[in-house]
Order: sequence, then C-alpha cells, then structure tokens
Amino acid sequence: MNVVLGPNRYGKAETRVVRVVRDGGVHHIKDINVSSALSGDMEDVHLTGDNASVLPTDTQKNTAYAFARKYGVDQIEDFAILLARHYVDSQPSIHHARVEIEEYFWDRIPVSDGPHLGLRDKQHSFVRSGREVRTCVVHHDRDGRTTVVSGLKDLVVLNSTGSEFHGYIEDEYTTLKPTSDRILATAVSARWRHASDGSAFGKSYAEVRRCLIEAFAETHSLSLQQTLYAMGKRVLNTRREVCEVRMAMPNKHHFLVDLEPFGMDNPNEVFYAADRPYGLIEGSVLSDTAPDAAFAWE
Ligand SMILES: O=c1[nH]c(=O)c2[nH]c(=O)[nH]c2[nH]1
Repeated sequence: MNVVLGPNRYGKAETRVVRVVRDGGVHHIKDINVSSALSGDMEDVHLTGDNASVLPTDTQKNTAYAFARKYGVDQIEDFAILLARHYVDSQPSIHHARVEIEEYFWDRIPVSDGPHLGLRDKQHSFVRSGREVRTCVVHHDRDGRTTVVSGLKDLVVLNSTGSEFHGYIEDEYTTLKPTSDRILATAVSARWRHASDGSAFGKSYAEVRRCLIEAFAETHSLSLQQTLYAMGKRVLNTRREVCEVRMAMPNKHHFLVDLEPFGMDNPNEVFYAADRPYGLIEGSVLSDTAPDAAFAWE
C-alpha cells in the first residue's frame, strides 16, 4: 500500500480584531473575527518536517492586526481580499489563500448632553447588537482567480400567521396534524456568491438582507422550503451582482399548548417554543447564467 498526502491547508483561526476609528470624540468600532487558511507547497512540511515553505500561523495573526492598522477595516469582503492577495502574492510557496471573516455589530448608546462635554465629545459607548452576524469567505489563487461569498447567520425572524403545512406524506409513523395557521420562525443562515470580486459590498449586504427579510414577511408560506426558495429568488431577481444563494433555515417549532386541563381554550395564542429537535431546511437558488463557482464554496 502506498500512502500519499491528501488535500491540506493550514492557518490561524479566529483572530479577533477590534479596530477603533476616532473622529474627535466620536468613535467608530469594527469588531471582526478573521480566519486564514493557506495551501501550496506543503509536501515537505508534512512528509519531513521541513518548514521552509511555511508562513507561520502566528504571522498570519499578526498580519491581520497590522493590516487593520495600516489599511483600516471597512467592508469585510474588501479586507479579506486584501489579506488573501497578500499571502499569495508575497509568498511563492503559497498558491491559494482562503480568508473567512465574521463581523459582530455594535449599536451606539445614546448619550445626553452633559454640562461639560458636548455631544461630539463623548460618543464612545456601545452596546452589542442583537442583530445577525455578517460573514464572508474569500478565495484567491496564484492564477489570479478571486471568489467572494458574502453571508449572514442568526438572522432570527418570525411570522405569527400566514403559514400553513398540510398535504404531506402520512405513513404509519405520522402523528403531525395538518395546520392552516401556524407560527413560522427561523434563524436564517444565508451565503451568496458574487458574480465578480468588484461589488460594492456594503450596499450589497444591506440590500440582500432587505430582500431576505421582505420575502420572508411577504410570502404566504405553505412550507419553509417554499419560503426559502422565495427568499433566494428575491435576492437573485433584485441584486444583479449575486449569482447564487445558499441557505440553511432551522424550523423553530412553536407548538400550541393544550390548556384544556385548566378549562381553557387556546385559539392560537399560547405556544411552547421548542428548541430541539428542529426541522432543518437547506437549499440553494442560482441564476442559470452563473459563472463557474470554482472554489468559492470550499
Ligand atoms: O415547513 C415545513 N416543512 C417540512 O418539511 C416540515 N416537516 C414537518 O414536520 N414540519 C414541516 N414544516
């Protein structure tokens, strides 16, 4: 039997970078989590322990911090592209870089004008937002190919009506009752592939997020699968820079509580929000003119 080295990559996972920009007393913060993974001439390090081709993961961590200082952090996709190109372009042994970034949102804490400080002098307090996490994954290789996938996760949404589920298979194990009025709730994870690496990523993110939320709210749902497809389709029909959307949506079940033992009816008012098990609905929607995905989803 012959043993060979299979696909491999290495890098620094979850470098937490918080960048503060000071505009007088008005501060802005960017809170991100950067993971880099590099691959290339890595036979020797695996087979013999020769590290000559290895850019240490510690250096990758330092590079994330140094680039945050040098270039600032605006859109996470642009920062990821900068890092990915740097690794491949500066090191001949690195043939491919994958940079993944998560961004956590902070909201400003409103402050009232004090006796000594004007409002412009004290805008430096924030509360961690209950919003979703923004994500991106960028790949860049030594042939100059760059792919960008943007995304979000933990975008929690709920429709308190406008959702039905019936007409499904019923076999000897089925106990689920058909319903024509249920709560539909989910935590959306969505990732979308850009047709090029030149999107205006900030505006694109805001608009894709809006499409997802509006399509969720506006779709009278006969299944979460149907809602998922409607959400992805809305994005593709509205945002030309996006060519493929992949989504995972847990069905956060809300069960009507039986109040009869207490002599009460329950006309769709009191629910038990179960956390597990949950249905997990996953799917993708893509344009028939989408360019080849290459390594975008890896
Ligand atoms: O929207 C739904 N899709 C399903 O496939 C499913 N299965 C189930 O038990 N409830 C639901 N709801």
